[in-house]
Amino acid sequence: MDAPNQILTAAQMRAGEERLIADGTSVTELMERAGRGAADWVFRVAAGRKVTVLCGPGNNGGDGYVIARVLAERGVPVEVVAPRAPTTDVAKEARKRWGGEPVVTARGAVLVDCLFGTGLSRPLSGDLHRLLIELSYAHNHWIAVDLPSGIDADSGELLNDVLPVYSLTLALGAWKLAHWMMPAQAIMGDLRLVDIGVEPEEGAAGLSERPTLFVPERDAHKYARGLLAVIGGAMPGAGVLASRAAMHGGAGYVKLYSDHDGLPGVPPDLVVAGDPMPALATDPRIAAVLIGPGLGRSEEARSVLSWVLACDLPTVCDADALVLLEPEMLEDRSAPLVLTPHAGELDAIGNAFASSEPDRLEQVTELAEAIEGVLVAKGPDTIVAAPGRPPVFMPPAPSWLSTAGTGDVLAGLIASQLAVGETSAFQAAQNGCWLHREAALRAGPAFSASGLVAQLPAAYGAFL
Ligand SMILES: NC(=O)C1=CN([C@@H]2O[C@H](COP(=O)(O)OP(=O)(O)OC[C@H]3O[C@@H](n4cnc5c(N)ncnc54)[C@H](O)[C@@H]3O)[C@@H](O)[C@H]2O)[C@@H](O)CC1
Ligand SMILES: Nc1ncnc2c1ncn2[C@@H]1O[C@H](COP(=O)(O)OP(=O)(O)O)[C@@H](O)[C@H]1O
Ligand SMILES: [K+]
Repeated sequence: MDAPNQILTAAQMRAGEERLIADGTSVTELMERAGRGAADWVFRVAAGRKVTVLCGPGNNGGDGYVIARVLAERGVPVEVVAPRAPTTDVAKEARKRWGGEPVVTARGAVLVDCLFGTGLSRPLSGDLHRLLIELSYAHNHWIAVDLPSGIDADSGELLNDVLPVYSLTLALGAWKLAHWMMPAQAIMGDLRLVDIGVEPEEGAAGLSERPTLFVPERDAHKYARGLLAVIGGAMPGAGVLASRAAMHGGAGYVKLYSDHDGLPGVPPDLVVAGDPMPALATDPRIAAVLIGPGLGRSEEARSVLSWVLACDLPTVCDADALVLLEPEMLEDRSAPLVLTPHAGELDAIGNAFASSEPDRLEQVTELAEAIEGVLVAKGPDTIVAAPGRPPVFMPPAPSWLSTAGTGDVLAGLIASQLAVGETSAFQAAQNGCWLHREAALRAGPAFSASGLVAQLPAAYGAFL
């Protein structure tokens, strides 16, 4: 993972900093780099208006004194509120170099929160919490340095119930997990990274990189681009929706297997066939299978799932298939597998595979190992995990996606990318998520799942 894309735990961040220090960079120099880098952003946001820097007792507060000094040198009116004296040597030194006198409270245009960063280990005490909220009301722009104060850097939990919502968060040296994990992600505002020279950390999680998608070869034909089999079920609409999405997700041919009379909303260019069993068992042109959307949870659905998985084709399991899944069904498989659970379905998989890990990222990583496949843990902070490699976070997508049927669209897209067969299943899953997000960005507010599908060709175009 490139350094600018890596996402670190607080401990990994400390290790990265310690390596820089061992290689001869002083802590003071690191704080100077962090403070100066952050001050550049604050300077631009302030545009000459009054800035208040709230400094805490640790090194996050130390960064704040550097920011205050640099802004003052550049002619910006700046005041410092410091409810606790600095406790670390570097922060004491930074305060000395700033050389000013803190005030008890302040008003202004821009509040710079340097109360706590990665060192916060418990909720803000009553006085500090009140001060932070009071200062947030007394300013119109809110910048968090490294992290908003009051959140846990590793879990993204809010340690205090009410916290300000920031307009900008400046991550120092590297992203921390909380920058990309809910609920903290929702209060970050825009995110910018300040480089202080931290190197890539072995095994660190990362941000998914924007992909370039496949264009059919000059001599391509529909089978060469990948034939995707979508297995229908008791609720046929979901399979149709997933198929319609898959038709715009890269695959050359999408076939929906359903014996339902009068399928709703089938476009003329979607091929519908009856029993999938003969084809899956014998047709070598089938490049991938999608099962789950609208499958139902009956005994019959369970045996169809079991049979489809036993065919050992590259497979995406979504929705009902995730609830019906049992470890034995995966035992003899070697073909790529992608599971796309939302939070409730992730719990069901956790139960089936006896994983009680409470931390979401740990659980997703553990389950990817257990299923020996790719896990796409969907939601406002989607994580994609695969065995033997660090997980990646997808960039936040519009919350308008929280509407029925968008999960079917995502499953169709991932399955389509899997059928194309140009990348690993891990990358196919990320490609599907990128397409899904891009279509949502283009669909505007209050779209339906069909509205999302309508944006897919243009969304695909954004990755060529
Ligand atoms: N260590 C380094 O080399 C660098 C650190 N930097 C900054 O340093 C920050 C981390 O600094 P620290 O480890 O000093 O931690 P913080 O400044 O985040 O917290 C300071 C200390 O406060 C105490 N504390 C924790 N929770 C508290 C609470 N609720 N109420 C009162 N006190 C509490 C803890 O002892 C903690 O270590 C980073 O987020 C970043 O801003 C940057 O300057 C870059 C270089
Ligand atoms: N608040 C949100 N912000 C961003 N994306 C969301 C949000 N809520 C849901 N999504 C996305 O929308 C999709 C919903 O999928 P799912 O819950 O399976 O819905 P359905 O079963 O109705 O199709 C997932 O891709 C999920 O990541
Ligand atoms: K902070």
